[in-house]
Amino acid sequence: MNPTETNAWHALKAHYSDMKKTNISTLFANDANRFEQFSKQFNNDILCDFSKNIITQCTLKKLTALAHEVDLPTAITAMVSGKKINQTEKRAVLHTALRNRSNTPVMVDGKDVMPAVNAVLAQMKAFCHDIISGDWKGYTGNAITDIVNIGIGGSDLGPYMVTEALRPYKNHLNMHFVSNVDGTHIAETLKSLNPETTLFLIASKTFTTQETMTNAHSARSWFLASAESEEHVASHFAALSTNATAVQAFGIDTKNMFEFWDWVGGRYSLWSAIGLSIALSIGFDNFEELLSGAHEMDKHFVDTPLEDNIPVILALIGVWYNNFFGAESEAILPYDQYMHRFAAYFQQGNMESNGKSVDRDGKAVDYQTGPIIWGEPGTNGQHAFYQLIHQGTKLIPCDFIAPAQSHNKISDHHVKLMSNFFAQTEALAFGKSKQTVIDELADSGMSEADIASLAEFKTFTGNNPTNSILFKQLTPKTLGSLLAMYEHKIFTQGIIWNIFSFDQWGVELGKQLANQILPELNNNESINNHDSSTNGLINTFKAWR
Ligand SMILES: O=P(O)(O)OC[C@H]1O[C@](O)(CO)[C@@H](O)[C@@H]1O
Repeated sequence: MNPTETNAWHALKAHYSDMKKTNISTLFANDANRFEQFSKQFNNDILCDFSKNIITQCTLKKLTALAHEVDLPTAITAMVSGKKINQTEKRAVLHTALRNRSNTPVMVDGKDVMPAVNAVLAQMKAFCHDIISGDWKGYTGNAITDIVNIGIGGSDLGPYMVTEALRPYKNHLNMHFVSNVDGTHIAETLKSLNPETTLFLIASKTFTTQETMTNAHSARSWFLASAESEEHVASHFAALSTNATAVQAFGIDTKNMFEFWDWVGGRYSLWSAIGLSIALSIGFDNFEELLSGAHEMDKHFVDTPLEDNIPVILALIGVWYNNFFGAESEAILPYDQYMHRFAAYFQQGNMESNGKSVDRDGKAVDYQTGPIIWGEPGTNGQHAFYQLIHQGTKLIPCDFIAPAQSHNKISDHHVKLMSNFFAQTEALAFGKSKQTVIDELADSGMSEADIASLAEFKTFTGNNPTNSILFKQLTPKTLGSLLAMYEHKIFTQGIIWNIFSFDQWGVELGKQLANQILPELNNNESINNHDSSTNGLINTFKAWR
């Protein structure tokens, strides 16, 4: 259903005409209980404060009506019950089954997937035990000290982001992540490694991705230059994949293969065998906690009425700015250094999922779909791009995310960090009037005329919307819940925008052309079969290399 043709959309359009003149300051001034009314707690662990948005209860009601009109509840049930909702690839979408700790049957093509999910988890658990305990020996009899995950996109971003976020839970194993086909990435990583004590995890759903296979082959050559015999590959290489044939062809024994399934999307795969690097880094029990946290959020998403459903509310507020206010982007701003890859992770999560311009009926959409996602950890972002958020011409809704308790209680760092967290959303919402600036400058010794002209530049209009997501501490369980919350936000928005969120055809053309161009780079002949720009660039590259 085209969302713009729903009754709710028309109502929201009319409502927007009123709300665009409304100010967050006024909304707070008129309602002493605004925080209580527009915030929700999840499991007494995560507080989501939506109050600093340009919304009223009426806005939320109308947005929720939209979610009902596009039949979001049926769509949620279809996803979690294994319906083939990824229609262009004819696949189910079941990352929720990977963390289905209640173990209820989940059927795909008439078969319960849970026994296979549990079997791979058991295999991962045993492997983690062997590697972490040192029982697993490398080819010279030494224990493994370093793990290198070779993967890209969903086979890298999630494991890397979570491994970094959960560093406080980390054991003695040194973790490395190689993704870029740029030889610098693997070369710099290998420099510090000893082949006798290094384990490579080749992480690729398809096991055909150019970047990953190129890096995997280079790692193998590097390893064999020391180990000499192919039979040693078995104790230093494992594969995380859906493609057993390609794994075997690469030379990895399938007993060192950790399987997952076509119903796991790459960008939703950290919960599967792709998460093996996470489990190795923090131990399997903590990995299970991560799954449990996500499962708790899944239950909330499935069971909670839309009006109280946290991922749904986040999604609807996102739609409100994206489609009615014309916001082009959203910033994700974690005030936690451990979460420094969180925004990058959800860049893929959001933009590969909802960066679509054709609807589920194959028609070009005539409305905006997924926003541009970006962000950096606070406070670094404050000293880089917040100027534009505060005083630029673009509306940038932001999610501020922070833990109440730091893992590193060093002097007053955390209260300083948090004072910035609270100050920024306050400043963004309420701004600073020209009169306040003038009053502040009154005793500066400047002339009245100079004060008046400087005040123009020092005024903050405010009315910049934010969500604040405060949680107790960054634990595996809480992180699992936060990740699932954002995944379900993305899903909800995809349903509203009537697009398929689980395919990614937009990444194919570049891959296809790169495969055509690659052989053209293997000689020094001038080429002229492309447009003049591409010809000119390739020929200059050939002349300069
Ligand atoms: O795990 P694979 O098959 O190597 O794919 C890696 C990534 O490539 C993509 O297919 C496209 O970039 C992503 O969706 C995926 O996460």
